[in-house]
Amino acid sequence: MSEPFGTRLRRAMDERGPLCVGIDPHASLLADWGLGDDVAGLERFSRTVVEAVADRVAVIKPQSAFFERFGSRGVAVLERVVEETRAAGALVVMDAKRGDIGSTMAGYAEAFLRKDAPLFSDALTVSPYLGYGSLAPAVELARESGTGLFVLALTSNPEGPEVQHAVRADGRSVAATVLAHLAAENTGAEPLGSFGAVVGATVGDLSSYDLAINGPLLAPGVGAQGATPADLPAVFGSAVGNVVPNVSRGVLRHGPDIAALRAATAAFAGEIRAAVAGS
Ligand SMILES: O=C(O)c1cc(=O)[nH]c(=O)n1[C@@H]1O[C@H](COP(=O)(O)O)[C@@H](O)[C@H]1O
Repeated sequence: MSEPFGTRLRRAMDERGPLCVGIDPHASLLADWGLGDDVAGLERFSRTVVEAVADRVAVIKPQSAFFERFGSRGVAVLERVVEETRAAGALVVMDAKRGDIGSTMAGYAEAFLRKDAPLFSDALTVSPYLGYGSLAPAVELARESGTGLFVLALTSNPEGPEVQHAVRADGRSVAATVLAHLAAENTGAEPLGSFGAVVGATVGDLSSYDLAINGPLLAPGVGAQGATPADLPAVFGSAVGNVVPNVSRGVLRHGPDIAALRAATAAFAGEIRAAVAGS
């Protein structure tokens, strides 16, 4: 059986630090880089980011939306990004935020978590808002293939709370329920479970939530959305050691110069290391 994602992630975080760099080829960034808003521009952009940082960060998170926008040729670029990233030693978290009824979810799981799939990734972002149980086929395949999931719990966008903070009949919020399911998935896993939560670095006070899920916490929102590495200890408290902070535009805006992309990545990585160490 393959080594579980959580084990591989913990090792990568220990060796390279916890930073995740997101590859989000927005049309505006392609223009800023002097590239066309076309497949050639997409390919140049994303492969430049891989060349600049995939040999030094623990995780790369390609945002599938910006590749899918170009149809099958964009998806072909995404396949190469996945392959080159893994070859450079970083783990790939595919940000496709899939979620559907269980029988269809099985198809999405096959697309990203089955070993011989063209988009086989180390982990996939998924939405539990068709009911956590609808994700069961993805959980099952992830266990088999040594991959992981990042399940949306408390997202960084301002619209999230209307769903995620909703309180159920038993008095527990929807997001707390998602976190409890993840803690159950990760029971007994060492050194870290493979079933993570997405918890935005922008969400503010989390003291009423139990983040001790024995799994990773993917934290987007650092950089362009306003959170800083220094905010992480206050937001995540004693769970900060399991946080994988994602920075996309905060790094990408420094391209296309490879040295500048590396310098921005190193600056975020250093600030994150200092914030986590000082907490
Ligand atoms: O799952 C995610 O990664 C995600 C969840 C969330 O709550 N908020 C959020 O911003 N994201 C993603 O994280 C990235 C953030 O990008 P920047 O704001 O440019 O750093 C984008 O790819 C978003 O789709």
